[in-house]
Amino acid sequence: MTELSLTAAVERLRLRLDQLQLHRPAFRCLQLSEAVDAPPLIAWLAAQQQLPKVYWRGRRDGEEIAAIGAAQDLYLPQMPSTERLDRLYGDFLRADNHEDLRLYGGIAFDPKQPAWPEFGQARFVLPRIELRRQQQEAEIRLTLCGNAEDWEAELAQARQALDDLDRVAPLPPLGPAHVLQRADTPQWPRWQDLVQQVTHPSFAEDTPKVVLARESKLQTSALPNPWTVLHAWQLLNPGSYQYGFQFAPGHTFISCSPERLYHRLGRELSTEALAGTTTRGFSEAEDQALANALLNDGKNSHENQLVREHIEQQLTPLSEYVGVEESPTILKLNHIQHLHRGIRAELKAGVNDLQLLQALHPTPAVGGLPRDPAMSFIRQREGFERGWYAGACGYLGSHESEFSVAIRSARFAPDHVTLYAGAGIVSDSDAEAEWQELNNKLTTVLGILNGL
Ligand SMILES: C=C(O[C@@H]1C=C(C(=O)O)C=C[C@H]1O)C(=O)O
Ligand SMILES: [Mg+2]
Repeated sequence: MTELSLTAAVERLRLRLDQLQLHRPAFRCLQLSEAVDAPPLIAWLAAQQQLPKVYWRGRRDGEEIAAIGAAQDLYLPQMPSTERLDRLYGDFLRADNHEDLRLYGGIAFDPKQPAWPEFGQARFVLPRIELRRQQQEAEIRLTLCGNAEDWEAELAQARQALDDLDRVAPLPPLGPAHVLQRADTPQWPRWQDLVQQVTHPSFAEDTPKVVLARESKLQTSALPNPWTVLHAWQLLNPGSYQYGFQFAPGHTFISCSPERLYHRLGRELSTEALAGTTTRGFSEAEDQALANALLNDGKNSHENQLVREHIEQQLTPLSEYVGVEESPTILKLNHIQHLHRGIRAELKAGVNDLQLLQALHPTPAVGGLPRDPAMSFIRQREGFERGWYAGACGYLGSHESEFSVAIRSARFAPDHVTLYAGAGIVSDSDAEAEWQELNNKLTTVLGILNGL
């Protein structure tokens, strides 16, 4: 395919819609695509008026996606029964669907906590218009989806979505968005108390890990544009996943997360245990010394080991084979470094993403171990609603799917921004060191919001 300018590609899609008017296709979903010389995707997305908006970028210069509108919007304000989920999942990813169709979205941390209204317990969209870039190659995709009787309406809506596209413009500048006020939940005294409860020998004996988190609600002098913040964040942590979802005006969730929940290509699964944290050094020598200390630290190794064991256990019944890196390595971010262990599996035939999500989410990197008592401790004591923080965000496709754990994330509401940070509490955790770990995890995004 020769590359067209975005305007020319959109014109071509219009002509192809006219042709479709004459030949009604037999299938339920249909995708038209054109190779395109795409503009910077985040800037393009920020300039659009149509909702929902989705941005996704894989780790280490992975695929980049910006998408708007919805050919399907699967919004689950409450988590349905497993049977209903099975049915929904089957309907959306039926074998007769195009292999390249993707549902982008996320699921909340805990289906038993009240959902964030705009995001629900889970929300996935099949975008109306999607720009996908892989290295230098980009495409625009237009999706139509519905039953035979919806065909005319679907064509009209697809045309309208093309007509409503806005021109790309530079990202709005960050501006002097200084943080004026900050309210933390829990606050330091309560944190001390919670860490003490989790590390108490009689509790830790049955529940060796609980990941406790804090929300920080910020009032800023001017509300920054979430896409500008995400862009600044991605420049500082290019090795992390970068994504954002906006389903309603004024409500956006963004994340720059180092953590993969899983990537699946056919039956090949790749996941990881990411847990255990230290800061970066000011010099190379100090940085290396901190990394070595992290690799040799008992508490941090324990945090990572518990995640690794759990993932291995959960994957075993679903897999022909599971392989784990025996020794952790260091994953370096802008302000912190983590312990990381890669995990691979070959899935048994017929294992689907719904089973994988149920098996893996939430991992003890963000929940705890065992899962149920750790989750109910968090639900009852932490004191705020996690919503999509520590949830799973990504895309579902029939051949390929990928999810990231939604940490290092921020929720933008019409008049404030909320940041989240958590730390794995194990028996030998120290409340003050873990509190400091929370602050370290916020350094990068707070710097951006303070215009540093
Ligand atoms: C829970 C978070 O991070 C998790 C906790 C870590 C830890 O305690 O060492 C490290 C990475 C993540 O698995 C977070 O950033 O909010
Ligand atoms: Mg930790």
